[in-house]
Amino acid sequence: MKRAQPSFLNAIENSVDRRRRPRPISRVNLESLLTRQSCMTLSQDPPLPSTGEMDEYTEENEQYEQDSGSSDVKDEETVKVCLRLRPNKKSAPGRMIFHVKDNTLIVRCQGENVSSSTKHYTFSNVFDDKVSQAEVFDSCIRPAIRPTLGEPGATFLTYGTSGSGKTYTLLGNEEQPGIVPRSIEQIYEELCDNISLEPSLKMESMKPIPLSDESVLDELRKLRVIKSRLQDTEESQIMLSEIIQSQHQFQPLEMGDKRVFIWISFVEIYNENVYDLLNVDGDFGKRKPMKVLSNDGNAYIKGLSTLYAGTKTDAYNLLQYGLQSATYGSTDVNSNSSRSHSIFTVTIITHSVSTQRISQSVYKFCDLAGSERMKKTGTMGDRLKEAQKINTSLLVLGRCLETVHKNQKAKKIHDLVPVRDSKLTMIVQSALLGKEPMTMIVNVYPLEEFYDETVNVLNFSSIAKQIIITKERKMVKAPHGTRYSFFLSQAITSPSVNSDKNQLLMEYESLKQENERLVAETEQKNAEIVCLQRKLAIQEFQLRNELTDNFQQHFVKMEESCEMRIRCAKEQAVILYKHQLATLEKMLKSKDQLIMEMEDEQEEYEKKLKDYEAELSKYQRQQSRNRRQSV
Ligand SMILES: Nc1ncnc2c1ncn2[C@@H]1O[C@H](COP(=O)(O)OP(=O)(O)OP(=O)(O)O)[C@@H](O)[C@H]1O
Repeated sequence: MKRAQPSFLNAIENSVDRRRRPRPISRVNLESLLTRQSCMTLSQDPPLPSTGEMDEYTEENEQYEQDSGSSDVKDEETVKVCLRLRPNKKSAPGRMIFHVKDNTLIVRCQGENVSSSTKHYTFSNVFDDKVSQAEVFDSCIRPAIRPTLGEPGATFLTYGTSGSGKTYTLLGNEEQPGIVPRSIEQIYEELCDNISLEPSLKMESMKPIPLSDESVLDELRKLRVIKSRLQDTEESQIMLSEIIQSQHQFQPLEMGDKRVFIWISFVEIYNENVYDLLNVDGDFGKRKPMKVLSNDGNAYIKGLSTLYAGTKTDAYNLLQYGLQSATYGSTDVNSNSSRSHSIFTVTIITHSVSTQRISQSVYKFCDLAGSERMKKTGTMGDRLKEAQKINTSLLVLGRCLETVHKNQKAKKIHDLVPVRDSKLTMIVQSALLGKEPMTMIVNVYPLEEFYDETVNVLNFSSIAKQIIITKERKMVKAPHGTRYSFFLSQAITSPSVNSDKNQLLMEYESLKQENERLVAETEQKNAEIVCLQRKLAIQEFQLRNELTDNFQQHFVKMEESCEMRIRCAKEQAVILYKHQLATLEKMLKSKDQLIMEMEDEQEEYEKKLKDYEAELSKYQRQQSRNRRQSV
């Protein structure tokens, strides 16, 4: 029979069907698995009570077969998978009982009408609900942050259902800071005096670039903008620092002449779109999806804002600004933290002044979206799309881990790890391809109502836990130049594994059916879309015709109205001219009259003048006659 690949999305409760219930088997703990270069999840059934009722769990009931193993893989880096239980305030135990013993989580469950079963999940570390944030950091994160050793960096992921404590583990709160603020403290306290305050060296598209004076000023300007957009956070940052430093002893490292440059970026992946959370120059709160590119197995995001954090305060400010942008963005695209993945990246560039050697270590902190199944998140519209995208990226992450595990079992590069199938796996590909260590903290909220999800999460993490990534020196070069890890482990085949596989086969079938249903639904929706598109095209054509008619009618009316207005204006002008002409004619007539009257008067005066002249000459003649007579 063809064996199914393990699936983590659709677990079926194994107590439902006796045939699928795991068979009793001796348990192997994590240490032994690691030393035998393999690891597995074991299922175990306790002897069934004849009544079908479940016994109370007691440690004495358990029979462990400790495997001594050899220590021939001590120098190997592994994918670390740690489990953390969230405190459960609800006292009723329900049908699930969780018990932690060393590095194993023992889950005992009972159904109403079925017999009980017990499963054992081994991890690198198992933290019960009483573990402190400091303990989680010290055992899972602190040893992996070693920038001075020229290591490539590390990827840290928190995985689990919504509300299981992923963000709490990663960020924590003001009294209980999480692994990100603790890592910031560690980095800045250990590298302290060697950190350059001037952002003069940057990585761009995976290459070191010395920055010009203008670029340095621009980087400092961006930090000032970010600071101005944050509320006064200095006091709370100081308190956070004090809390962390009271719980850990960080010593400055001997760095010689090395100068250190620390750059930070922060992205969110929502609906398979990558958004920049530190974009200072764009509109605050408005986001554009970005492209993820790959260069020799290392991913980089085109145009991503990577800002300089020369001090601890800058790093805290950038973290806070990114979280603030995510909150603004969430109202913009209707996302929230549970439905998106976020990745906070700290890049440490080390420049040795004497040797001129430059190395970089990249630390990625990933808060993954809640791993709920679609049935629970609802299957309508945006929510369906969202759930599909979240599940796609987590499914691809699971597939990548499965492929790595398969290659590991086959002791050769059998299949390519499908890191390019989702944005999340593209971004964390260097960890998935074995170039750097990966630590996954699996968060579980041990509540009755999350039973199915919790089983899925545990199945998923069991796949991750079966992987051992060898150190760089054991890498082999693939023909096309991409580097892959050569995995040396060999899985232990046991009846319980077969039993698990049968169960997983059923889960796979059920997932397949769900997939088929969704494909059919998608096809139907596509047909509806085509039909709607046709209707839309017809409506558009009718609308265009109506619009053309309307425009024509409008133009005709406008022409008529213009003509009318011109006619009126003409008539008014004619009337005006007529009136003016008549007035002028009248004035002309009266002038003619006046001239005639004046001519008459002139004639009269001329006549009178002639008369006077005649009289004058008569008078003059009389006078001369008189003068002669007197003489
Ligand atoms: N170990 C813990 N100790 C105390 N409180 C915890 C612990 N883990 C989680 N919580 C609390 O549980 C609540 C939910 O946790 P958190 O927001 O971290 O869940 P989450 O998995 O990130 O959820 P989501 O996927 O919705 O973002 C928070 O109020 C947090 O303080």
